[in-house]
Amino acid sequence: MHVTVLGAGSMGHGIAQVSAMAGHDVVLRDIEEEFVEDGLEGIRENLQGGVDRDKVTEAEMEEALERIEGMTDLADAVADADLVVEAVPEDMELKKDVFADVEDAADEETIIASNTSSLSVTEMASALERPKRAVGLHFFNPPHIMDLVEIVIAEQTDARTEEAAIEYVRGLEKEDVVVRDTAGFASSRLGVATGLEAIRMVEEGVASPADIDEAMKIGYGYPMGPLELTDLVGLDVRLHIAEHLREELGERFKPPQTLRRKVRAGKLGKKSGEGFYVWEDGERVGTSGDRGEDDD
Ligand SMILES: NC(=O)c1ccc[n+]([C@@H]2O[C@H](COP(=O)([O-])OP(=O)(O)OC[C@H]3O[C@@H](n4cnc5c(N)ncnc54)[C@H](O)[C@@H]3O)[C@@H](O)[C@H]2O)c1
Repeated sequence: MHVTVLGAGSMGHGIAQVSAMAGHDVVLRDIEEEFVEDGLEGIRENLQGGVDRDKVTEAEMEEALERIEGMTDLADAVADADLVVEAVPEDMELKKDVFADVEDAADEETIIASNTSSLSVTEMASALERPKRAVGLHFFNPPHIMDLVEIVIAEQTDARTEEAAIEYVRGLEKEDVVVRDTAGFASSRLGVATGLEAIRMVEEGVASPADIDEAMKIGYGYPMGPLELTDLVGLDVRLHIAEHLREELGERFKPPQTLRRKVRAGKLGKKSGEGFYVWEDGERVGTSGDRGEDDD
């Protein structure tokens, strides 16, 4: 199959990599040559890491790299595509423009997928003349490590598109869950709900962040506690998603004041060095010293 990935950033280059490793011919497209090169370099590094850990052979790495072509021209990039996966920034107007531009340049049978983590695929599909070929393919970060892909079925998605999406995901040796196009799909909705409640518990002084996280890891078998995960995802990203879920699903997703306050203070989690924990050189070295406040 010919797979075209639009956007060579954090997610796009990973989706291109797993597609090439599954034997597809891949085009990776970004708006500037420099971004395409960075994406291709990211793939090389990931695969070399796999070779170093004996997960990937040298031959598999070389073959996968040969199957990936980078480019900046959209029409060329999608001309032969059976499947296009967009991984451009999380902005509805941009994604609708990208969907419409792909439709203008691609075959009428080409499936057009979005890797959005929170936006409505139904709304994106409304930008198409033939919206039945639209679907969400929500990969997790980083795509070459994370096994789950949520297949998001828009109002307009037809059975052929759904089946093709399932076949593609299984061909990548990933696990698929099929979800209706609703805010937060399955994963973000529950993950954010747990994260917000954990923040409220810190505010109420129920326990320290470390103890709340340990309780969920040891008591409930979570691989990572909800507060540590919030630090990894980024407090700004979590706040943005919570605001979207509050708008769509109601007050139960109201962001706690502590989350807003930390974001205003630039305490964004691991990437800024402090969130609910303190981070140094990518390692957790302590707990953030500031106190929670009551919700407004
Ligand atoms: N980062 C994550 O953890 C994560 C996880 C799951 C899903 N997502 C979703 O994946 C999508 C991409 O996120 P990301 O973190 O990879 O973003 P990113 O900012 O790392 O990469 C986006 C890339 O898209 C490029 N781009 C912008 N306009 C473009 C266009 N018209 N055509 C082609 N490329 C274009 C940018 O130059 C950039 O390289 C978003 O919808 C996001 O919500 C992100």
